[in-house]
Amino acid sequence: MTSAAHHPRYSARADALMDDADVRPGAEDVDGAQLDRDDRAALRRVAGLSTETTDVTEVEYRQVRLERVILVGVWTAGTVDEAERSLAELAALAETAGAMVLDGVIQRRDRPDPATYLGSGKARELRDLVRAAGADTVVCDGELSPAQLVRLEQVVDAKVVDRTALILDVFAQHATSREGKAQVALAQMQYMLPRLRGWGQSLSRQMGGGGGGGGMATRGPGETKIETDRRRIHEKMARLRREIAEMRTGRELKRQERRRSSIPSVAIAGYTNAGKSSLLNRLTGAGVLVQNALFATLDPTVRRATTPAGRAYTITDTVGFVRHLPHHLVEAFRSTLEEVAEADLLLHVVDGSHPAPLEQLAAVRAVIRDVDAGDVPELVVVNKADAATPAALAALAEAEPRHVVVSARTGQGIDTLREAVGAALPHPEVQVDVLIPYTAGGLVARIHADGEVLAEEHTADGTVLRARVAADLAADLDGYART
Ligand SMILES: Nc1nc2c(ncn2[C@@H]2O[C@H](COP(=O)(O)OP(=O)(O)OP(=O)(O)O)[C@@H](O)[C@H]2O)c(=O)[nH]1
Ligand SMILES: [Mg+2]
Repeated sequence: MTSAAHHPRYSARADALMDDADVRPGAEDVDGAQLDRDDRAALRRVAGLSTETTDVTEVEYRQVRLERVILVGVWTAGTVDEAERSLAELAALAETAGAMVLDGVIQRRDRPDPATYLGSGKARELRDLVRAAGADTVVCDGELSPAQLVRLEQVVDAKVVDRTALILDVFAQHATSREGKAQVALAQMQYMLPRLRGWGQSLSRQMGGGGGGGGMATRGPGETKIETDRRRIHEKMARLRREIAEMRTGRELKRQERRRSSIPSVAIAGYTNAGKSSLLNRLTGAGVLVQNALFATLDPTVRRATTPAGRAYTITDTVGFVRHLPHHLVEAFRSTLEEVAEADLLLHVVDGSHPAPLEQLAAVRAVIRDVDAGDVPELVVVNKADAATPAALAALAEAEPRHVVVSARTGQGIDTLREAVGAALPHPEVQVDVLIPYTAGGLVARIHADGEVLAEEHTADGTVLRARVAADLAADLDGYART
């Protein structure tokens, strides 16, 4: 059933995410991003569930504070290239979480072993590898059942975390807003609940016979303690859900305000590290943190921008997506992702220099459908054109006929993108033909900002305008109609 394990190697200062530009200090500094990043690095140590943590959550939580790690994947389908890319992405995630990746192994298998994820022989090989490398944590490229985690930990005699826990950890480190933090904390608790050490009969029975090892898994607190912890976590989750619901109402109000003023909205979505924030900065000059790291952005940033014709719209940067985004996270971030569902236009940014951009497009679309944003018109923005090969760009052009090629770094294609956004925004519903006296110049400015000017002429009596505007502005213009 099993064949030889593949050992793609990752250097200690893993290069999964590095490109030369980012090695230069300050190369990616945009509008004070550096400061932002320093701030965040400083925050990192205290982030997490530090407020009111119970002992158990604390113990669980420290497990994903990764240090020297070895990555393991079970490769069930697809090509070896895909399997290795998946592990390379896991390496990038681990580094983003602050870990040092020592090695990575893949096992070919029909499906993960129900007991130990890897086959038992390979699991023992993994233990030797862990010892030889001096690793303290193993990261599995999948979501493991609570029992699998415990069993594999016993065999390899090191901490074992799965991809889901790792992504949750990265999110926890990156969330800065109150809402983002609450969303991540909720997802973490949901994940942790069935994984509290020593929980339930089945696990204690499993661990009872073994005796040896003496790892963390066997040091589970007593049943009563676990029960108390569980109840406390449930209470905390209920409180978080209430808080998130309240914050959502606040955002809903703001959104309604924007809708009333009928300013069209554009949402930027895309795979993590595709260059979404860089693009937002290019389009608006907003100083959003840009970083060669996964999930640099977790909180939606709303900015104002204008089309080349002068029409105003709002543009929102969103959390990046990744393959197999933990379901708990999608749920927790649903309210954030609703920004995408409510948008008039979706700019789907994809990294043209990535080895598998089509896979990324598909992964993002899966999440977009999951949050009911599948109906929003989509414009594919192929970014990093400066770093992409002509062949890769040609392949993307063929797969995605409706696309714009840009480089947020060099500015290439940005004007074309601005035009394309202008053309793709919904047209306001009412066409007006008005003569506005110069004394009411404010109305002219409003038509320019909120509507679409089709023709404009300055006459002795005032400004003659033919334009498309939203209903509320049309009502204000009632008295100026030309007959
Ligand atoms: N070569 C090149 N690199 C780019 C370009 N745009 C962005 N990058 C780099 O790609 C990395 C990620 O950029 P971000 O804008 O933070 O990406 P993001 O999609 O917002 O990422 P998350 O918020 O982490 O999901 C950074 O190192 C950028 O400097 C580009 O056009 N060309
Ligand atoms: Mg970002």
